[in-house]
Amino acid sequence: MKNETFNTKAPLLRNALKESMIKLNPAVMIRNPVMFVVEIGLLITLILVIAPDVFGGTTSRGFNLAVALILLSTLLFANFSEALAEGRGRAQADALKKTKQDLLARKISSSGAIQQVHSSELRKGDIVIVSQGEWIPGDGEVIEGLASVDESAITGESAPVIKESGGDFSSVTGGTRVVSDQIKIMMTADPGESFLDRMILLVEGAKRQKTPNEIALNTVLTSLTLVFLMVVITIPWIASYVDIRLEVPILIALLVCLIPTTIGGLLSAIGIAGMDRVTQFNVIATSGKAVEASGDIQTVILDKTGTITYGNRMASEWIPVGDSDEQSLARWAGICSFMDDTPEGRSVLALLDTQGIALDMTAYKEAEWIPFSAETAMSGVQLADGRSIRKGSVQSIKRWVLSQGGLVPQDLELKAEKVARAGGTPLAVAVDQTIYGLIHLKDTVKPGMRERFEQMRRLGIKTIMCTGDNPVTAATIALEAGVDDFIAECRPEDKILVIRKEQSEGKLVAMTGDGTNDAPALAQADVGIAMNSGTVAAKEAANMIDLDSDPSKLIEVIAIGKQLLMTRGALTTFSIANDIAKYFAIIPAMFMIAIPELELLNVMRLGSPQTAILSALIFNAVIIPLLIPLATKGVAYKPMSSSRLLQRNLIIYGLGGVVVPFIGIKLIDEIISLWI
Ligand SMILES: Nc1ncnc2c1ncn2[C@@H]1O[C@H](COP(=O)(O)OP(=O)(O)OP(=O)(O)O)[C@@H](O)[C@H]1O
Ligand SMILES: [K+]
Ligand SMILES: [Mg+2]
Repeated sequence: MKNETFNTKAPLLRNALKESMIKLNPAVMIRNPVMFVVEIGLLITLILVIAPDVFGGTTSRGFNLAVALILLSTLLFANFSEALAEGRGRAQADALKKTKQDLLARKISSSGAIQQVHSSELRKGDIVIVSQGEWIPGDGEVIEGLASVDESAITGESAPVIKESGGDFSSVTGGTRVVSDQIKIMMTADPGESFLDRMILLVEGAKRQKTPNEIALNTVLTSLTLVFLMVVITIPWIASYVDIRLEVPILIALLVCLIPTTIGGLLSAIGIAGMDRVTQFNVIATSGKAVEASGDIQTVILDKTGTITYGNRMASEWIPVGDSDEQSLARWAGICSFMDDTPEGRSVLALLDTQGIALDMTAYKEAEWIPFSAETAMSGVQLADGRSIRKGSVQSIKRWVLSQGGLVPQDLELKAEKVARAGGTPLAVAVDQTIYGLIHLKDTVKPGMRERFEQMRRLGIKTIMCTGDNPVTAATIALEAGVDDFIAECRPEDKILVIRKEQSEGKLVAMTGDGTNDAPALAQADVGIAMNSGTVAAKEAANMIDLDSDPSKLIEVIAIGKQLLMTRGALTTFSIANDIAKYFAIIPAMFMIAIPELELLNVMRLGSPQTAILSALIFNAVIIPLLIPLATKGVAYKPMSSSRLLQRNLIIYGLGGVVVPFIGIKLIDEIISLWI
């Protein structure tokens, strides 16, 4: 979605202006109680423009009109900030829609005949065939073949990616294009429910809901507003005891200046912009809640294969054990991998191929194939003659052989450890009671991982690698990648337990993964990021999808989340600190109008009581558009501990919030005093 057309600003601004007017509708406004109070103030002031003395007041029609116009601007500015943020999301959605057209697909009917249909007619479970140059008609899973696919329409990444049946790289997305070879795909989504459809809905903000944090802050702001409302209502009542008459438009001005209009006006823009920043980073978040949660993450769980390492584990060497030799080990490894659709299984056949070893499989037609399961950490075959062949993790093969009364060769452990110490995965191969040896599966740690985990450590985040692999391989890779902790021989349900344990200590947990066996854990985590290259199940379970399939991007997502929370906090602090200055401008002015002798109250040396009130009100309005860039881009963010960040922000935005309005109000007062 790195699409340059988003930069066409003029229509975006024009639309936002129009939206700002539409959002004045009180039925819409009431969802933002702070601004709704401003709107009621506007209505009362408008009445006072028409009939200045309905409440027996003495302020001039011109002054009332000025107050009304400033209040209207305040509302429009607040609406504008929200409309602008929403507009950006919509522009992205439009760009996505362009990639979504009705396509022609070749559907394979139950009889095996190929039939041309529109992509909109395809249903979940339908099977299509897609060849070189053709578009993939919808979301699905490759069930046969291997092809390179251009996903640039979705990811913006121009290099094609390999998609193949079995394993963790089998899911394909509608609207992407096959650039070589041919694949058979089973559809996994009905029309209108595809990944792209959901993405469009999300970025359009059609489904945007307030996050729990936003709701909580909104409650605080509403309560503050009610408190100030009470205060302002009781002031004239108290004043009347000392025979001071306070004017209604001035009380309204005071109220609007005191209630948190700055944060009230910018709150939803901050949230929308946060999600937007994640999207521009090529990560799709299914909820604003997930983005916020990422800002508070304390533990990150990663799987090893495909996340920390490249995940293209390749058989690279035969290591016979006991009395067996390389020749027979290679043969049994090949036989039991013949129907193994995983990348590991295929790499075994590929190694045989490069070594020129041909297998005659005709003898094994009647065999019963046992596919790999993460649960057993084995795969294999049951031959018709009764023999049973397995390959799998050394632990599981040892257990399997022992359970049949077999023996474990003495040199197995040592040889397996040697492979593991090099960071490889040893797969043991056994036939009935005999272990023949090991297959050395090689994998490489992705570059830059160490620096990434170091950055996370500085943020106070703990990284844990959970892998199905053996403890020695796990330790080697953990050390090389620089994670804080690792858990080996992890079954899918163990990953969930790890997450639950961290959560029970009150921590928010993020997890990245790509495999079907990661799906339950992705769902359990507070932030689950699935790799776009991963399986459909993983993507369904996660609440974020990384289109670039780069797990190290988690750190940027965390940064965006932190920035979102900080921006909201900073602007809330600023908004409330502002009140002090406005209070000093308005309260003295209010009493000076009633008792002109109180001139000494004019601490800010403002032109006149009227200009003082108008200046404070104007400042209160213009600060909203002035802060839109900060609200949408987020406050400057440097990785440091949360407490130091909080301290820093209190100084900048708390102190700034007190000082800036004094200067601003004084300046505005100087300017308008020239006219009045
Ligand atoms: N095709 C296969 N046939 C037999 N055994 C396999 C096969 N693929 C992997 N294994 C073994 O099963 C173990 C567990 O696999 P699993 O996919 O659960 O975890 P993993 O891929 O090693 O780690 P991660 O959780 O980091 O992805 C592997 O470490 C390996 O020893
Ligand atoms: K205010
Ligand atoms: Mg795996």
